[in-house]
Order: sequence, then structure tokens, then C-alpha cells
Amino acid sequence: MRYAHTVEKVRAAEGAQMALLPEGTLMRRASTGLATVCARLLGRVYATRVLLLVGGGDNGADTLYAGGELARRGARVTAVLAGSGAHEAALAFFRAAGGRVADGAGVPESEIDLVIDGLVGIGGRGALREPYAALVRALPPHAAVIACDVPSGVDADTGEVGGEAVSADVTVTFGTLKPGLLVDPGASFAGLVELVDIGLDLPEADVVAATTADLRPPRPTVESDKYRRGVVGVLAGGDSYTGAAVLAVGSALHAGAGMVRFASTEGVVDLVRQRWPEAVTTVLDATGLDRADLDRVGRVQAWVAGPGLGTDARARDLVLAALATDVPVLVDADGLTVLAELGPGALDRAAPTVLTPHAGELARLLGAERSDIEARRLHHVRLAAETFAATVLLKGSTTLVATRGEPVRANLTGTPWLAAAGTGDVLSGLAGTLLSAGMPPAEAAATAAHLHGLAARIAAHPDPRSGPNPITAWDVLTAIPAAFRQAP
Ligand SMILES: NC(=O)C1=CN([C@@H]2O[C@H](COP(=O)(O)OP(=O)(O)OC[C@H]3O[C@@H](n4cnc5c(N)ncnc54)[C@H](O)[C@@H]3O)[C@@H](O)[C@H]2O)[C@@H](O)CC1
Ligand SMILES: Nc1ncnc2c1ncn2[C@@H]1O[C@H](COP(=O)(O)OP(=O)(O)O)[C@@H](O)[C@H]1O
Ligand SMILES: [K+]
Repeated sequence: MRYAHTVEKVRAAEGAQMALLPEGTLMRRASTGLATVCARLLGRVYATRVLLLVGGGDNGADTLYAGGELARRGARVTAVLAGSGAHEAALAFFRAAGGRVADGAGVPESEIDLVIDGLVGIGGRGALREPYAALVRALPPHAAVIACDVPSGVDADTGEVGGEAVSADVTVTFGTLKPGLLVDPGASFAGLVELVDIGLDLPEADVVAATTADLRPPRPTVESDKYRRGVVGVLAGGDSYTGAAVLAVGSALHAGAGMVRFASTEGVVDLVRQRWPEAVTTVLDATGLDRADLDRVGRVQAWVAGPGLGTDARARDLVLAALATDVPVLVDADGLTVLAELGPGALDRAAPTVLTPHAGELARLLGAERSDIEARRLHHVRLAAETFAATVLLKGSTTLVATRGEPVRANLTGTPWLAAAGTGDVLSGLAGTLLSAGMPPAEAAATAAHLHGLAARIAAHPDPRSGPNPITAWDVLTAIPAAFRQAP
């Protein structure tokens, strides 16, 4: 598991440690860790050309110490001092080690093998100001970049990027990850995140990200039968969209449901039955549906309501009927549009509810602008979890899962190839199956996002010796069993 803590918690933990240790100990631990990663990336340190971007705070100081260590090993290290002043002791160490300070305040013209970004770290506030922003713009496009603690321009607490930001290949972060390294847009600037342990004693994390080794997907035991493994009910498809129903049902089946019950209008039921004879189907009336109709479908341990359902009165009745049951309900796609009209009061129920919006759907649910959701994903996913008293899974390049009172879970698997129509329907079927198996809602949602991302990668990269290929939602669905094989 990877853990991320807010700046406030990091500063408190640092303060507690600094009171116990000789001055400068934490900074030397941090900068030695940074230098080690830089040396590893360079391969051979001697005679390499390293450029330091040095801000006026301790982030710049870490960078000067790390640059000094590289200079001692024979690297040609040049520092651009961008702040109004630099950390005196760090600068003295850097010079004594053979480091050179650039004459001007701009990026030198010479060839560079590695840039170390030490403009701002956890002390950064708001968009990068000049001259920092101009330096970032002037960075040579092909040099490798290592960010010290946080890519400058990325808000460490939120991942928000208000202007120019350093795009790093690797971010070497100290003590714990920062939420902004796991949440987009910040996460996409961070590259690979390497953690350097500086011995902090930290409280509960604010954002966590599971590794595949942390996954605990449900597995059948000798006592299992199809009912005990979990029966998932799918309410999907309508006059306009039938594919969503086929994908959601297929995904639920591939994710190991004991049984999938599917209910819809006659035409959609026919299609699903032809494609998935394993599903148990029920034809529902075209109008006037309520809880009693769902009882007729049969007992389930979780409902998935929404993919391709449409947004008319019938769709509304079906969503309300599912919410009137006493089992977990996952609302997705058109179901979310219906829910946006009904308002948070519709989720006043005892059993858990999981909402799986993309940014546009969340914008409708919260009455916000889509661009604002994208810019402030962590804020909005938490706000939605509070407002709707539900587990909210916000889809996107880094998917986030929020539940009131728990750390936000960020998903690091996946690939941009997933941005294809229908992959969301696959995610909802998968998450619904995990819910029906009895997983707690946030864990079910986060595990589903993780497996979904793994399945997409498996489908997009079938051969590690060659490049990726485009994928369809169908490819993701059929790779779900292979994704399960990667979990312990
Ligand atoms: N406190 C400690 O003991 C440790 C701190 N460490 C380092 O210290 C860093 C934090 O240092 P600081 O608290 O000095 O803060 P930073 O060095 O991250 O940033 C503060 C400086 O950046 C400027 N600044 C802030 N926002 C800006 C913006 N938008 N545009 C331009 N300039 C801006 C400020 O005026 C100030 O000069 C960490 O990120 C980490 O690198 C590490 O050495 C580990 C130990
Ligand atoms: N840039 C991206 N990188 C990785 N995953 C992405 C990206 N964009 C979208 N996704 C994922 O692709 C899926 C798309 O789902 P969704 O938007 O609901 O599509 P649809 O409704 O067509 O099925 C989600 O799982 C989402 O997290
Ligand atoms: K930095």
C-alpha cells in the first residue's frame, strides 16, 4: 500500500522528529536519498551534466545538497539560483563539493543529462510565480527530470496545477507520499514516485493507493455455492442502448459472480440471453415499475442500476426501486443522470450506495462545471461522498474512491487506452460483483478499479516485447480473469 499525507501532517511529523535529532539530520537523509535515485537514473555519474533549479526554501536546499553529492562523484553540476536567496549552508556545501553556480538566472544553453527540480516542495502555494515559471518553460524537452519531493507547480495537498508545472520522469518524495502525487492532474506530472524514508512517525493517511499485492478479491471456498458467492442483479439497457447491458452482465460474469440476474425490456433481455446464456433473465414491463417488480426478479446481494438505462420515467422508477431494497446498490451512467434530478434525498437508505461517475456525470450531480471537477478532483470526490452519503468512485486517468471518514483511495493501474466507449459499463459490472460478494463498498469500488485497470493493461500490452495496441471494452471484459490471476 502507498500512503500519502497532507502537508500539515508532514510538517507536524517533521517537527516532532527534528526536536529529537541533531539539526539538519532530516534534510541530509532526504538529500542523500535524492542523490541516490539521481545516480541510479544516470547510471554512470562521472562527467554527466546535471542542472539544478534551486528555489529559496528548503526544497532548494535539499537539491543543493544532492547536487553536491553528485559533484563529489564527478558530475558537472550547475545550479540556477532562482529564489531571492539560497540556503547558506547548503550552498556552501555545494560549492565546496565542486558545484558551479550559473552566471545568469536563466537555463544555460549547454547540453544537460539530468535536471533536478528544487524550485518549491511542500511550501509551494498557488501557481508558480516568475521567475520560476519561466525557468520551467525553458527546460530542454529531452533532458530527464527528477523532482525533489513534489514537482514544482503541483499542489502537494490536492494535485491541483494552477499554471506552469515541472513534468518529471521521477519524483523523489520524503517521509511519505503527498496526495498531489496520486491525484490528477498532479499525478501525471510526477512520473514514477520514489519514496525516501526519513524516519517520520505519521498518523492516518489522507490518500492511499493499493498495489496489486494488497488486493484481496473474493475467492470461493469449499463451502461456497452460487448464492453464497454473491448474486448480482443488473438493471441496464433500454430502447437506445443495448450494448451497455451486454457489457455489464458479461463483466459481472467474468468477475466471478455466483449468479447474474438481469432484468430489462424484452428486446434487451433477448440480446443478453443470446450472448450470455449463464445470466438469469426477467422481462420487465415498460412502465409502472416498483420494488415488487424487483422482488419478482429474485433475491440478489447487490444491484447495478444504470448502464444504458435511458433517463425517462421508466429509468427513474427502476433506479428508485433498486434504492428501495435493503442491499448495496451501485448507480452508474444514466442512473446517475436520473439521480442528479432526484437529488441526494433519494439515497437516504440503510444499505450502502456506490456511485461511479466520470467528471461530466459528477458535474451534473454536484451542479458544478466539468472543468472544475477535473481541476479539483480530490475536493469534488470528497464533496460528493459527503453530499450523497455514498461511496463515490470518480473515473478518469487516476480514479479516486471516497467514502466519508475514510482515506481517499487512488487507483494507479489503467492506461489511457481505457478511454473508450463501454469500458465504464465493464467497471460497473465488475464492482457490482465484488459488492454482491460482501466486500465493503469502498474496498469493492477500489478493487474493481484496480482490476479493471490491470485488465486494460493486459489487453493493451499482450506482448512485453512490442508496443501497446488499441483495446475495446470487450477486450477489457475478457481480460478480467487474467487480472484476477495477478492478485494474490
Ligand atoms: N522541514 C524539514 O525538516 C524537511 C524539509 N524537507 C524539504 O523542505 C521542503 C519544504 O521547504 P520549505 O518549507 O522551505 O518550502 P519550499 O522550499 O517548498 O517552498 C518555499 C519557498 O518557495 C516560495 N514559493 C512558494 N510558493 C511559490 C510559488 N507559487 N511560486 C514561486 N515561489 C513560491 C516561497 O516564497 C519560499 O521561498 C520539502 O518539500 C522538502 O524538500 C526535507 O529536507 C525533509 C526535511
Ligand atoms: N486518460 C485515461 N487514462 C486511464 N483511464 C481512463 C482515462 N480516461 C478514462 N479512463 C477510464 O476509462 C473508463 C471510461 O468509463 P466511462 O467514461 O464511464 O465510459 P463509458 O460510459 O463509455 O463506458 C473509466 O474506467 C475511466 O477511469
Ligand atoms: K520540487
